[in-house]
Amino acid sequence: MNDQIIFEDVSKFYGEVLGVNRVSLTIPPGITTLVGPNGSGKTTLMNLLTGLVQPSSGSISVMGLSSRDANKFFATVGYCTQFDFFPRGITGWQFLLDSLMLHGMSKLAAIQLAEESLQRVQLDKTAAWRKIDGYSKGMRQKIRLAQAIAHRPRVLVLDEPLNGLDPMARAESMALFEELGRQGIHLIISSHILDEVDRISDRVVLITGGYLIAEGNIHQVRQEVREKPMQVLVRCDRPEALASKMFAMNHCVEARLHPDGRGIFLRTGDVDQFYSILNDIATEGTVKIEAVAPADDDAHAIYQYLIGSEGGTL
Ligand SMILES: Nc1ncnc2c1ncn2[C@@H]1O[C@H](COP(=O)(O)OP(=O)(O)OP(=O)(O)O)[C@@H](O)[C@H]1O
Repeated sequence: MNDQIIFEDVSKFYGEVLGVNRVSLTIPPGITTLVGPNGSGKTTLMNLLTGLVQPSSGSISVMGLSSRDANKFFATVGYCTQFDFFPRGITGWQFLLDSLMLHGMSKLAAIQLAEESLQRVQLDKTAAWRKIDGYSKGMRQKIRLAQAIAHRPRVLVLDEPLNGLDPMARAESMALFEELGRQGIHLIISSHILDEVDRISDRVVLITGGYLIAEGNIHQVRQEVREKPMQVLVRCDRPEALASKMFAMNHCVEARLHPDGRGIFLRTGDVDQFYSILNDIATEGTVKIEAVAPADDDAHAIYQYLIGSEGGTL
């Protein structure tokens, strides 16, 4: 069975306004995070993927289905949009049952699936029986997530699911995403919380101004920008001495002392040469080197490299 999501040369224009332009992308199962500043086209990509909007040109195939095949799409995809809106006065339980019955389930099947999804998002049943109007932000997120996964979709799309959650609710959500990713579904998340992105994602898709600028495993993406200066943290006993040696050999373009004084961040344009010289210095023994690690092998740094800015609200 086809288990890929494939965008082929997809563009979406809203009248004159560009949503996304000429995106070609293949998404295998696992967790994929869309990263980009406000207005970069993440929601447009998600709306295209879930069949909510149709491409102006190009084609999209989700597990072998065309986005024009609305009924099958509806069954295959779960979508949690960024809109925190519920019918007034509805309970969490009723919200789940109604949406399952919209999928054509019998009441009995809907009850079973609703119970299962409540367990998966760890929302207890007494809370589900209460009106959503009285829920906390975290509980509202949970019930929306429960609704999106209740019909057991193979593709789950979550627009900014961590937005506004307190640290506890965020950690719980992340654990759930990891669990869903392990179960082999396609989980596509957009997030501004970049320090968390690389921890849970199998791959990232970087998008700006409607253009896809890089995609892949976060380390592969880092590789793509390898020619750009890279920052390395060297833990050692004499950071200043190390920096002056590195500058003297022309393999360092910037140095910044670690706040605790027991290490230095060095930026280099030639990582291989840099490591080779560092080895020589370690062997010499004039500086005692304790640890060396890339200091910016994360999405935020990569993003800055790629688009040369902080990227709006990132
Ligand atoms: N329905 C619409 N009508 C007109 N323009 C739209 C519409 N939806 C999105 N756009 C425009 O398309 C571009 C991409 O927007 P999109 O919402 O996809 O970005 P985003 O990355 O999800 O942003 P955000 O993080 O703010 O939600 C923006 O210029 C936006 O103004």
